[in-house]
Amino acid sequence: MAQAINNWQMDQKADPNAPVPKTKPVSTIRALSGYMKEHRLTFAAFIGCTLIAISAELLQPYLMKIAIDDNLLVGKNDVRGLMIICAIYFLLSLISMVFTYLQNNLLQKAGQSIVASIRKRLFAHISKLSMSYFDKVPSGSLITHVSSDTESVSQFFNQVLLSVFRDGFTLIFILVMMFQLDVTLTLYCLILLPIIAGIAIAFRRYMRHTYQMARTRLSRLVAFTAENLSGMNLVQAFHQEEEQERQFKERNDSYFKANLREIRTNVLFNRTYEILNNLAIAVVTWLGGRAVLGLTLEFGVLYAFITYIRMFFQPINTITQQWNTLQSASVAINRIWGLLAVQPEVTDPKTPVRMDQAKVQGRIDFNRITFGYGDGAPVIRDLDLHVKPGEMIGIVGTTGAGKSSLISLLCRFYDVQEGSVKIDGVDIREMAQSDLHRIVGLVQQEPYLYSGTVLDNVRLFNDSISKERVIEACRFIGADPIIQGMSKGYDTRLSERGSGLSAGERQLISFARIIVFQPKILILDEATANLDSHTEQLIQNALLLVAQGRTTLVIAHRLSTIMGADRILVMSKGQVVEQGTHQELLDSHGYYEELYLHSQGQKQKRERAGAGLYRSQ
Ligand SMILES: Nc1ncnc2c1ncn2[C@@H]1O[C@H](COP(=O)(O)OP(=O)(O)OP(=O)(O)O)[C@@H](O)[C@H]1O
Repeated sequence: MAQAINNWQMDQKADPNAPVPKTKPVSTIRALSGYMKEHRLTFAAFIGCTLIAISAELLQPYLMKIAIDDNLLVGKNDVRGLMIICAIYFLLSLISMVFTYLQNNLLQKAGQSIVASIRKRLFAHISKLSMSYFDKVPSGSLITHVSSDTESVSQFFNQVLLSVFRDGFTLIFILVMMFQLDVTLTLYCLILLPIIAGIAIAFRRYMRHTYQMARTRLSRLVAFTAENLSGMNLVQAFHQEEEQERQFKERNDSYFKANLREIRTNVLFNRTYEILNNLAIAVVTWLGGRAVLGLTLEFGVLYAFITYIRMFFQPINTITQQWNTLQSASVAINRIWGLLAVQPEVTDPKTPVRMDQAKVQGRIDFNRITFGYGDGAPVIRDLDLHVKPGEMIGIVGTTGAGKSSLISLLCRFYDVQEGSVKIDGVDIREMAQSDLHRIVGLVQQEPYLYSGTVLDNVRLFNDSISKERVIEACRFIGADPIIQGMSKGYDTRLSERGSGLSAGERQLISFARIIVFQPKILILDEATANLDSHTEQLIQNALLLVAQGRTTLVIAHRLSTIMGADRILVMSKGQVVEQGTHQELLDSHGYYEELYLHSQGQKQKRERAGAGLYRSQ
């Protein structure tokens, strides 16, 4: 139920053309290739800039070799030639800097816009999933998908792709230059390659394990934090702070340990690498130095060679370091694509029956419906209920009787397992959900308010609805004086979920939404919170006004709300056990009468206690 208004809004906001994945991706590149194709020109420009930047940078040691061997050591005293070499050296630095800047910018532009599209697609997809999915998956883990998982994809572009191209080209370029300078020395250096590869592979395997462990523990921590924040009022009300802190500490410690292990492995890997690099330099200096002393190698060549060797190890190191990030991106992408592959259980038919909101009468038929959550036992059994257009129905019953489930079925948050739910004779499974949610309006027990102004909350950020219309709606239901009394009237910003407003005020704002959006059927899950008698009366009046000309179903927690209803249903164990008007039900001396007498007792108690206006935390 809590998602209803959100869904209502999503129907109006989500992008219906967002692409839907057809197959599960097997690799990061394959998963992203469709997106990357859209930016192929930018990627081509990125590769071009990378090649220019690297060439400029790697020509510098060769230039030094020319300066040493062809100028300094041959005693030419060619000052002009030396100046030209130095100028070219500086120019190469400038070229390298400019193209490195361009290369980074181009990659970021393409990468970030891909990540933004994935985020948008993910959000649109999640908002279309059925309630049965949200029953199973905690919201914290969905937040992780949208935030940290897409961030990992972003790192794939920032780090992995950048490194693969930049460092990959650098390696190839250096090898070419080294072979060009001295084949024997290069071959000696290459002997080290299998050792480097062996060490890198061993570390990779280990790092993959430590990385996944850290990610899983981080997800648990984020999910726990998100759930705690959304339920903070409960945590405080039940003095669960210490217990929650203990659980948080446990998760935090376990993430800390996994993180530490990952960092230690990384450091060990880097240091081992450095030693190998120094070993290679020592070998080259020893072999090359002897050749220089024996006059079989020019000093400039040895200088350039040592410089290239230094440069050679760095990109290998960087590329292998990207393994971590690639792993993270790959895990994240698989999770994102896994989520994108989840199909909503409740779907629109291929050719929906179009419903003209203005022409809908509001007749509702629950035709012998049976429904249970997941594989569980039915919570509604063979229920047959027919509601006339414009009728006002009150629904009461014990807790867990199936009242909210019945309403969820009318909103098509779930599909019935047997029977059918029809509006004006059309099975709601044959309608587009967007049409259905325009016909059926819902005021929840805990009305959901967005961070935004009162105005935004009434018109659900739909700017085509004028402020005047919103004010008119609020005046109609009697909420206008309350809103005018707020610091900035209709432009007062409401904090998250409307905290700071009373339950009654939040309900009034939801009523105003109904007047603005004009659904033909109204469902009201009445607030259970204690309202003072003035607010209760205000809500009562507003309800009668909102219900005018609409078929209205009210799940009542206070019988006073529905005493005037055309029909009252008493539900128990998924079935309607009594129905009739207030008086008829009292006269039949059944369960309703018991409820009524009980509520009268409660009312008197409340009046004696003089309960104040309930304010949410
Ligand atoms: N999302 C869900 N997943 C599984 N079972 C559920 C779910 N929602 C409700 N139920 C179960 O279905 C039964 C009917 O619940 P429902 O919320 O419809 O009752 P209700 O009459 O509205 O109760 P209340 O007055 O306490 O809100 C209960 O046994 C409840 O535990």
